[in-house]
Amino acid sequence: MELAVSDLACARGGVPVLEGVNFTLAGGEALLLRGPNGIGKTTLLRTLAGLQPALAGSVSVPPEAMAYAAHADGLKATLSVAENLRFWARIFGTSGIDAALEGFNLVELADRQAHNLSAGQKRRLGLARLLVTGRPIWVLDEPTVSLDLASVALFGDAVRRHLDGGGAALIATHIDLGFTARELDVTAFRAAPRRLDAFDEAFA
Ligand SMILES: Nc1ncnc2c1ncn2[C@@H]1O[C@H](COP(=O)(O)OP(=O)(O)OP(=O)(O)O)[C@@H](O)[C@H]1O
Repeated sequence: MELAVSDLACARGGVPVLEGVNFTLAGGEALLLRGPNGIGKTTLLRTLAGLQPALAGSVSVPPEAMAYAAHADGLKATLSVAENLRFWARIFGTSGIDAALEGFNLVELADRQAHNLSAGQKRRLGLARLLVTGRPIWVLDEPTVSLDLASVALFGDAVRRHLDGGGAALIATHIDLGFTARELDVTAFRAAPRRLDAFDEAFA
């Protein structure tokens, strides 16, 4: 499955941030989104994941083919680690959480309630959720925040396995993830400054 993004424009808070975004992402490939703070990486990922409408352009793959993981880990605080994963597996119609527990070093934490996890452990659980979605395209926003070096390596391994299985990953990150991948600096797509709901004197 190839993700093709064509002439996409997206806005945040009524202000266009990126326009004319073009790229493709094939199965087996990762693409790292680069660019300075505030340029619009999160906005682009949210738009691709279907959390907000695009201003213009097209995306060849529906949001249902994507698993989105953002700053908030989306965890159920009172459920245990294993219960969280089983919950998401049911939501996504998959079964089996062992690979997710093992892949993110969560086996010993399986019975701990999510609200008792450390920040890095919560992030590991949020990322382990990707493995139970069964979705081919991972859309990840700063996935390594709060992770120690060992956990960043676990994450890199999980991405590599996903790519080896024919999946794809689009990752906004400021750090070196320990694997080589194509990079796209979205600064090239910065939108011209204007507001969408600009005051129109003709109707005043
Ligand atoms: N609710 C909002 N209303 C107005 N502007 C917003 C809103 N949310 C975000 N923005 C602005 O939209 C722009 C794009 O933000 P976005 O979070 O997409 O950037 P980013 O590239 O992901 O940044 P970072 O690297 O810091 O995570 C920023 O200038 C930000 O201040």
